[in-house]
Amino acid sequence: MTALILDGKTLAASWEEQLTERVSALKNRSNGRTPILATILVGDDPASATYVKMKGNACRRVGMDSLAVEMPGSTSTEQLLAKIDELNNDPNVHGILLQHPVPEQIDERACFDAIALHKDVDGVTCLGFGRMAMGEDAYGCATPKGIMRILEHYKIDIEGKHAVVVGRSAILGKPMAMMLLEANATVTICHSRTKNLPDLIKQADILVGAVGKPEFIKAEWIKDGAVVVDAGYHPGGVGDIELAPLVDRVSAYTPVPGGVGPMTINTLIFQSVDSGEKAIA
Ligand SMILES: Nc1nc2c(c(=O)[nH]1)N[C@@H](CN(C=O)c1ccc(C(=O)N[C@@H](CCC(=O)O)C(=O)O)cc1)CN2
Repeated sequence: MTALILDGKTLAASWEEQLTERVSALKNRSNGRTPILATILVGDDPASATYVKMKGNACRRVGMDSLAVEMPGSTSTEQLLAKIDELNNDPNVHGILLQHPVPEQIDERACFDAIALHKDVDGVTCLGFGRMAMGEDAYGCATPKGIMRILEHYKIDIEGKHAVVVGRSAILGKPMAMMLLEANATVTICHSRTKNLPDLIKQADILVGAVGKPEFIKAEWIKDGAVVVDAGYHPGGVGDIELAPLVDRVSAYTPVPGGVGPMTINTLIFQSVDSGEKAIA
C-alpha cells in the first residue's frame, strides 16, 4: 500500500499565500491597518523561544505584525495577568499567544483563561474550549484545529470512524478528542493510566499521537490501513509514533517534521487574520 503523505509543510506554505492576499486586501480597505498578534514568552526555554520566533516569522511572511512580549523566568502570575489585561485592552492587538509551558510558579490555566475570548486565536481558554465542544463559534486550539484542517484538506473520512487519541493535555489531546467527536467520529482517549493501550490502538481507524514521548507508540500496535497523525515533535525529527515501519502499510500519515507542526503555526496565523479582519474592517 502506498500511503498518502499528509504534507503539512507544503499545505501551510500554500495557505500562507491566501493569507497574504487577505492581509493585503485588509490593508487596502483600512488605510494600511494590519492584524497584530501579541506573543508572550515567559522565561528562557530555548525550544519555546524558537517556536515563538517561528510564529513571529510566519506573521511577517503574510504581511501581519507581531508584538513580541518577553518576560523573565521569575515573573509571577499577577504580573503575567497584568500584561494579558493590558493586551486585552489594546485595540491594536487582535490576537494573544501565551507560549506553553510557562515557569512552574505561574498559574498557567488562570493566565490562559484571562485572554479575552475574541483574542484567543490560539484556542487555549476554557470558554473557547467549551464553546468549541458544544459546536458553538470559537477559535480552535491551534494544534488540534490544524490537524482537523489537514484531514479536511486531504478528504480523510472521519464520520463513523474510530478515532483513538493518545494523550489528554489541555491544548492537544482533550480538544482533539472533542473536535473529532464534533466531526462524528467515535472517539477513545488514552492516557498514562490506560490499560491495554496496544489493544485500543489496534482498533484505531484514525490514530492521533499526542503523548509527548518520542516514539512511544510502536508501529506493531497500529493496524494496516489506519490514518496516522503524529503531533509529537522531538529532537532528531522524531514524533510520538514509530513511523518508519508504517509508511508502506497505513493509508495516510503526517510526517515528522513537516506534518502537524507547520499546521499549528498556520492555524494560529489563520485565526489571527480572522480576528484582525473582524476588528478592523
Ligand atoms: N500556546 C501554545 N504553546 C505551545 C503550542 C501551542 O500550540 N500553543 N504548541 C507546542 C509547540 N509549538 C508551538 O508552540 C510548535 C512545535 C513545533 C512546530 C513545528 O513546526 N515543528 C517543525 C519542526 C521544527 C524544527 O525543528 O525545525 C515540524 O514539525 O515540521 C510548530 C509549533 C508547545 N507549546
